[in-house]
Amino acid sequence: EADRKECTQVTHVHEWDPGSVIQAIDHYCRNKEWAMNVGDEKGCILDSVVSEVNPATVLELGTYCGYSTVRIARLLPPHAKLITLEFNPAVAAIARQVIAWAGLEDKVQLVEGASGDFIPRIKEQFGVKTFDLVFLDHWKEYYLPDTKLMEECGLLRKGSVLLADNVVCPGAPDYLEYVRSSPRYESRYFKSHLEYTKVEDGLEKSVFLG
Ligand SMILES: Cc1cc(C(=O)N2CCN(C)CC2)sc1-c1cc(O)c2nc[nH]c(=O)c2c1
Ligand SMILES: [Mg+2]
Repeated sequence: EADRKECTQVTHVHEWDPGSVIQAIDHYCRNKEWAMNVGDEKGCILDSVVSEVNPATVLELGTYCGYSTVRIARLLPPHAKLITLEFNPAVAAIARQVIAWAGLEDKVQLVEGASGDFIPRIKEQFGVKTFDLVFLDHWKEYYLPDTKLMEECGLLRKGSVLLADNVVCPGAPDYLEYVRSSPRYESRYFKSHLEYTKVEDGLEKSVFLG
């Protein structure tokens, strides 16, 4: 509960103010129309993991409207880079505006495409060796195949952190089974609720052991 309190700010939407962008989206989705942003409650957990990892390189799978992109990018150190991948061009266009309004374009590279096609190209196309943090929030069916693909492409190093949204609702049972049983991961579940609801959901944090 304490986390939630310290995480909530009361501001209006100002340009260059990521906090007000986050606040505005949460207010709208809680009071007007539900949408599948990670939300304020799970967002606080995301914030604490980002702050703990203090990543120089971040991969986000599933941008949607850019809510979690802004949450992550606002906490990154000066020269850190966040690459975010979105399959749906319509929402990608919205995310670009949200990211720009928050004044975070310099830290964010939004790419449109399918994760299966994109992941094998990251090294040569973006000059990234490995990711310090990966936020999986695209589609539950792809969590496991994309994780195996990132391993195969050498995008994870000893200590890389995977953080997966929706492991309970909608649920990613095959992914959970894999990261919780594999000797190559140290996995932990952060119990929370589906964004803007009382339904249980949570984030799974899995550290790659190399
Ligand atoms: C679309 C959807 C519907 C859900 C649900 O149970 N609902 C009942 C309760 N009512 C209120 C909302 C709707 S949960 C969910 C969802 C939530 C995420 O965070 C997602 N993240 C990434 N990619 C997804 O496809 C994704 C889907
Ligand atoms: Mg989600």
